[in-house]
Amino acid sequence: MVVDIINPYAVAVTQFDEAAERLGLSRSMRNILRAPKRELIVNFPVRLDNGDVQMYTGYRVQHNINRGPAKGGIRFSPEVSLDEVRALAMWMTWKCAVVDIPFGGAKGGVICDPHQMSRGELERLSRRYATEISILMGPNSDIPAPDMNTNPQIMAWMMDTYSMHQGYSVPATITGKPLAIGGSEGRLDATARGVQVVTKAAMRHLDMTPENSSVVIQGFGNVGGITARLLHESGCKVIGLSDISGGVYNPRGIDVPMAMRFSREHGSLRGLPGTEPVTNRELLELPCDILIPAALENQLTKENAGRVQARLVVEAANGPTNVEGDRILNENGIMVVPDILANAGGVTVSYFEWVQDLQHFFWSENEINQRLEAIMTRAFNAVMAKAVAQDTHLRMGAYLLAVSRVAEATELRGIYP
Ligand SMILES: NC(=O)C1=CN([C@@H]2O[C@H](COP(=O)(O)OP(=O)(O)OC[C@H]3O[C@@H](n4cnc5c(N)ncnc54)[C@H](O)[C@@H]3O)[C@@H](O)[C@H]2O)C=CC1
Ligand SMILES: O=C(O)CCC(=O)C(=O)O
Repeated sequence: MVVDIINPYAVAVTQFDEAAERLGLSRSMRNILRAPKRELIVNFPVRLDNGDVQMYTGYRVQHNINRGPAKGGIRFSPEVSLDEVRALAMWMTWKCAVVDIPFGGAKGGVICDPHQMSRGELERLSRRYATEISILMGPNSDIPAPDMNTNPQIMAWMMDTYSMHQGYSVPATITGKPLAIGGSEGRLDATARGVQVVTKAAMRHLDMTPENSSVVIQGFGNVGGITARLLHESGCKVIGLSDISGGVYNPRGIDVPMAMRFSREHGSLRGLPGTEPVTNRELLELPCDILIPAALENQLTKENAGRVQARLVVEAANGPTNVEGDRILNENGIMVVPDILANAGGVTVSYFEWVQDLQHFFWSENEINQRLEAIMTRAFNAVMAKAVAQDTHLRMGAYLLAVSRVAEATELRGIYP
């Protein structure tokens, strides 16, 4: 019986093991690269608006720091678990290596439901979590950033808290900040802009043109929403969108700017005029040319991957396809641009933000976007070349490139007994 792996950490380890096997890595090297370097679990109190004190659990995992300081976002969600954070940290290591920026991989998370919390409660939670993980944080050691349900304001509170403890401002200790306190032009759009670059590159490879391509996107937050806007601007026909409340569909095309306004005003896409409702499950199986999961892990599995109708899947989310889902998509000849390449635009502009903060010298949005496009295009071409040379799919191509870079750094630094 084929076991469908759903635990994200098990998915991440399986993906790594397959690449390590293909690269012929030694057993010692596999052991080193598989294991998370540091795992911090914190339980901390937060005073609620009604005067009660509630305990929260958070994590910060550094998977590997051989190529540079640990880097990766922070997620606030009721679904956060240690294994999820471990997987996300491992994917960050490979992601930074795929785009060849000098960072290792990390991720953090707090088990909470930010949608049920007031602004004051969220600020107290963010500040206390920053204090708890400040033993790892620092511009040379571990640099967090936004992820699901976190945003520039939360990064500002966390930077301020860290800086209070130091006695001076340390903007380079966190990225994704507002512009006024050392954020970078272009960071808010960066992940989606990177998704746009690799989507267009993959489309060229498949002889697809924007005007003849329909797109379905799951998730309408920072990544999914801006990806929808950018692909709409590129001339693609966006026919399906979704958020946590469900999906909306119009085979003739959705007016994305109108959808963004509607979602801002109503808090969700539900009831978007001119569309019919679909469930998030149905959304993934809609007839379309390009499917972009931009929400959660484990959305394409053996349960539904066989019914995906797209020619191209671009993984804007982290880990949206599990091992079995991936196998089915590959067997069906669907090109999958893997997460560690597709959504690397965010961390790439985070790298630019860090460099700018360290130098106290800031670049224009145009410069940022040009450098981002150059890095994403270079990475896409390198992954494609590796996949073609090794007669494999893009995920394996990306892993072969990334894992060999991290292994090389590890080897050069020396493996001590
Ligand atoms: N923000 C960033 O810079 C980066 C984010 N990512 C990944 O992109 C994905 C999305 O992150 P963000 O856009 O930043 O988060 P976000 O919090 O801004 O938006 C998440 C979106 O997903 C929707 N969603 C949540 N649960 C859902 C469900 N069950 N079905 C359908 N939609 C659902 C939400 O309603 C929201 O529209 C995550 O996997 C994240 O790890 C990857 C690289 C960078
Ligand atoms: O911008 C960053 O440092 C990391 C963003 C992130 O969490 C991700 O790429 O998954």
